[in-house]
Amino acid sequence: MKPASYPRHIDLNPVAHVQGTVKLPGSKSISNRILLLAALSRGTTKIMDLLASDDTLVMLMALQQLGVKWEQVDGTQDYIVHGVDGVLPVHQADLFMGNAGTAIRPLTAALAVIGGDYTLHGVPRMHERPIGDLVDALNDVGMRIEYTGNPGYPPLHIRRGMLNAHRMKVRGNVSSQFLTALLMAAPLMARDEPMTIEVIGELISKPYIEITLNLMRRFGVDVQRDGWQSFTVAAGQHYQSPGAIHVEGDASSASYFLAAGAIAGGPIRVEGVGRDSIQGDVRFVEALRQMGVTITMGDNWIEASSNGVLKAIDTDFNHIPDAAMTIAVAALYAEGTSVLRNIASWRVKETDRLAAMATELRKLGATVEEGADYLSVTPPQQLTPATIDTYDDHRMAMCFSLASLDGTARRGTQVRINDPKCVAKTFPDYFRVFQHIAEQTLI
Ligand SMILES: O=C(O)C1=C[C@@H](OP(=O)(O)O)[C@@H](O)[C@H](O)C1
Ligand SMILES: C=C(OP(=O)(O)O)C(=O)O
Repeated sequence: MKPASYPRHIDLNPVAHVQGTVKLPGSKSISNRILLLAALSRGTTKIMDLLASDDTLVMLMALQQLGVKWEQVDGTQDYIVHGVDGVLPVHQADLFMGNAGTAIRPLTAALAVIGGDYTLHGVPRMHERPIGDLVDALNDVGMRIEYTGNPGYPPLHIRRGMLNAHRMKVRGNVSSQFLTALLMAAPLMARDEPMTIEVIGELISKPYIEITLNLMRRFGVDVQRDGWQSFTVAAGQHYQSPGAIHVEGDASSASYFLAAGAIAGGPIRVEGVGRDSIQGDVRFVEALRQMGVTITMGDNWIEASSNGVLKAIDTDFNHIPDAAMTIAVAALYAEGTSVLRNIASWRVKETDRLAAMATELRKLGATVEEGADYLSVTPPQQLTPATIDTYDDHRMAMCFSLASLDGTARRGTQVRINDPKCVAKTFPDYFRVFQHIAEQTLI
């Protein structure tokens, strides 16, 4: 999904004011869940407004290799997926997962349970992102997954196992995607007896589990839960196509534009997420409100405008780790020191985001303290022009574009964003849209 036109770097000049309306691309988390659920279902599903991105492309291509039939409707982002009712036509495949956590984790669980001869691998960074807790949970109940590289990390080789228990345990403190993966595969393990998944220790990124449960319900599977401790899928439930299903706009992608409105005047309106959203990242607006930003919301839109100087905040961001990166850059425009807490999961994402964020914020003149699981950001009097490295991390590229905006407390600066094509992971068109709000035209 890398637009051919992406240069080696993008230079952003200081921008005095932003204003406008942005129609958001589809949610990555919802797109990849729906693709897998539609594939595993009975019946045909029409998916509307699927995200076009690297992460969704790897899921689409993997499903195709596995024999799941799908079609794109007339060059739109609508897709028709022909469900296989839990029985994959292809038993042997070598699947490229890029750097998509939302593809490799759920597919690992589903393929292990269905059984076959499958290998899953990705970009070099994918092979540094942990998957051991998920593999342990599955192998403990009779699945057969082996590491072909370093233990605990992809690549993986999946064979045919034999389910030998109806209670499984998974650790939740490294990634919530392991629990999501097991939940989505659970109906395939609960053909004759219920399957219970117990969470060991702390569970991070909890709102993503709500997305999983919500979408499973829309595909006809109910999960009984005991808080965040255990989840049970009753026996005999099958995924059933809902017919048609719409993908909401991406709430994490919304954060860049809302922060732009918060920093540089606004109003900026994003369309595609609002009060009705099932994505936890809409709670990003709570952090903006704490910073003194004016937020208004409808069922399907959110608007942000600046209300003067931003206030520094000291907040736990465990529930919104992705959108929290946007706050780290918005903190450059606050009065005083902001602290982002409980974000240790940043270390195992597209890059070590705690280290990368600290390094790049310092280039702009900020004083940054990088803790094991927190970041504190004290802005300089004036931002220093900087060349920002992006570490093949889409969110580094997107959130540092904000440093070009003029805020109330301090002016924006000249920013060079290196390797901007990494935004293709979730938002190939990001810089074009950003340019439009800077020029205050409607998208
Ligand atoms: O389930 C999901 O869709 C996601 C869960 C989060 O990961 P962790 O649970 O690893 O924090 C998030 O960072 C990621 O972008 C998407
Ligand atoms: C952590 C992210 O992605 P992934 O789904 O690959 O975990 C992200 O998009 O910020």
